Amino acid sequence: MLERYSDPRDLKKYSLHELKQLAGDIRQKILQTVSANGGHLASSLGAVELTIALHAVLDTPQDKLIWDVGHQAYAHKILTGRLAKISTLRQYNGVSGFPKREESIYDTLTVGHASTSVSAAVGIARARDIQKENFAVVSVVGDGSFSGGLIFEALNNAQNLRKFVIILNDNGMSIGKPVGTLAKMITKLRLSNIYRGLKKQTEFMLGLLPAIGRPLRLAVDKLINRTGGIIIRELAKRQKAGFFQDLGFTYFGPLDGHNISLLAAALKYAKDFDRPVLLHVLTKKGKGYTPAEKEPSRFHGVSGFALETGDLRQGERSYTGVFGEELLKQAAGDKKICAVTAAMAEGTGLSAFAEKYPKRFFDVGIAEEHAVTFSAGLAAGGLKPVTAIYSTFLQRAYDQIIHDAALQKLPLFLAVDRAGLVGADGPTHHGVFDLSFLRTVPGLILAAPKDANELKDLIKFGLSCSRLFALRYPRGKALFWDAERDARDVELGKGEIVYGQADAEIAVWAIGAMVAQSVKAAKQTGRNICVVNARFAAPLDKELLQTTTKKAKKLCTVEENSRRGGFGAAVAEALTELKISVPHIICGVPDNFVGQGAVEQLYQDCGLDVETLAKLFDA
Ligand SMILES: Cc1ncc(C[n+]2csc(CCOP(=O)(O)OP(=O)(O)O)c2C)c(N)n1
Ligand SMILES: CC(=O)[C@@H](O)[C@H](O)COP(=O)(O)O
Ligand SMILES: [Mg+2]
Repeated sequence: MLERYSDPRDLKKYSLHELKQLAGDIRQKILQTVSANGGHLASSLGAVELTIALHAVLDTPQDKLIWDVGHQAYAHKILTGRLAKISTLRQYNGVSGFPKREESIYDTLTVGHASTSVSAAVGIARARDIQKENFAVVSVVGDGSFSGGLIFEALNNAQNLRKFVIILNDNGMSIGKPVGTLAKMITKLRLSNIYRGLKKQTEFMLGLLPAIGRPLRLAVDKLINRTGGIIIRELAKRQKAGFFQDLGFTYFGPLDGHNISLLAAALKYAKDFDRPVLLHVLTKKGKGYTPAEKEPSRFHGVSGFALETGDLRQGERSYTGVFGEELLKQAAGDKKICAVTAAMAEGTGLSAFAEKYPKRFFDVGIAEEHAVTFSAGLAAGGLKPVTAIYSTFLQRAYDQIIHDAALQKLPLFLAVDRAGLVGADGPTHHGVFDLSFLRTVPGLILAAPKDANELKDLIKFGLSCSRLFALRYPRGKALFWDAERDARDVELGKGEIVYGQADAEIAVWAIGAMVAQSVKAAKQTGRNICVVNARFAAPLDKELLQTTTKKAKKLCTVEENSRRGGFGAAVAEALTELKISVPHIICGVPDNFVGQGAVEQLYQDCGLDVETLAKLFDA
């Protein structure tokens, strides 16, 4: 079916039987691609039938389809012109792992972060109405992403919208188990009486459909004409989905999210409804691939796997792993230490902590703003919260850091994981702004370790610190990790010379993973260079800056962060303040969004690879 498929208009001509065959082909293609390239497997496998039904009923791209997060959209990519290039998924210059506006007219928005789709959809629908256009707007949000506060702000502003559908794609999972009372409410809806009768209703609706072999559109039209939407309306009427109804939504569901004809019938009806509709569909994460169905969390995002056995490609020892172990160790000696995550327990290395100290562990769901303010509350209440959030997701909690933690002078420990270039996830996920946005927060101490041993030292430092402390560390392989070595003391704001002498002719100030990179580059030049591990971006070691620039003819700063406003900018400000006049080159991520691909390749694009750094130091 995939071989003869061309674009979404074809779907309207296919029979149900053909659509089911197509679903099978798409699953195989997804499995083939992700087993080789890595990617978000389980969510995409679960959304295949839903995607087919959406494109079969909607007139995309005129009708607007918006995916939340976008990690479930591989079938959408395959169906909308990217089949031929799907083998390049997540690779350098290849097909993006998320919907991306530049990539296709079918990708309404570029996404990667959770809970944005409904706000955007409300905006698009209001713009449509003002301009008297008539297309439908449909967003697809997972049950895990529904916990994000932005969703509620959007629901609160969707009143009276017509041709406006939110599909709640409920697979009973976030990356791990969804948490909180909202997840409970969704579970309750899922298990309601209606669900028990779901099978019967499905059978009844299908009984009304003509025999296999007829085009789906005819089948759906006939179904709707015959019943006048009665069944679906009945479903809506009988459902006690008070929460959504009170917000002005008509609730349909829950429907079997793997039943193409049922989904198509419901969508056909919902997309032209004169009020906002919430269509609740039930899907299975990992559908169609047994290892992923059994362990959806492990198959959420993978680096590649053996198709036959489901054996996952193993990662190397990571900073995240070292962080998780060291925190566990420190927590054994201090009962006040607790850990907070926003739906990323595994990703931030906190799973072992959660198991060992369940009462001191808090997963707040996808709710980064809440995670920070809640942690500030824990700190105000006398505990020592360590709040681990990916750099890119911490961006949305900026005001909480300023207003709810810094201004209160609360001792909060922010563990900023995935700081730097993350690789295949690309521009939505690179953590290349945190040095810029954190270093300007008054009173905040900002540090980055040069290797895994120093990560341990800085964790110890952070836990004994009575101020707001942010520790950034990258994704991927941890440098110089010595399991036996205990964490050592670190002095606040002190850097160190790691290569050469203070009176060298070229001074290189680096931070985090760029320290090792700079040492390699310095060695390559054979010049008289001094490399400093700054360790702290705030406060900076100004004394060491004075010493190392006394004789220097040139200063280079190196950071895995935007060149704008980051570590290099902090050094430039210090030079001005100290009245030091030295030519200064800021090496960092250029002022644009960096693409996807292997980190080494991206380093080259940013001029942060050893060869380019060596040339810059030498020039
Ligand atoms: C703001 C933000 N926080 C965290 C994440 C990481 N993340 C990506 S998908 C996901 C789970 C989403 O669950 P759900 O929406 O139910 O989709 P499913 O994975 O179940 O298909 C999480 C936590 C993110 N992308 N954005
Ligand atoms: C879609 C999403 O936001 C996460 O699944 C993210 O891709 C995880 O990244 P890591 O692989 O770095 O944990
Ligand atoms: Mg889910």
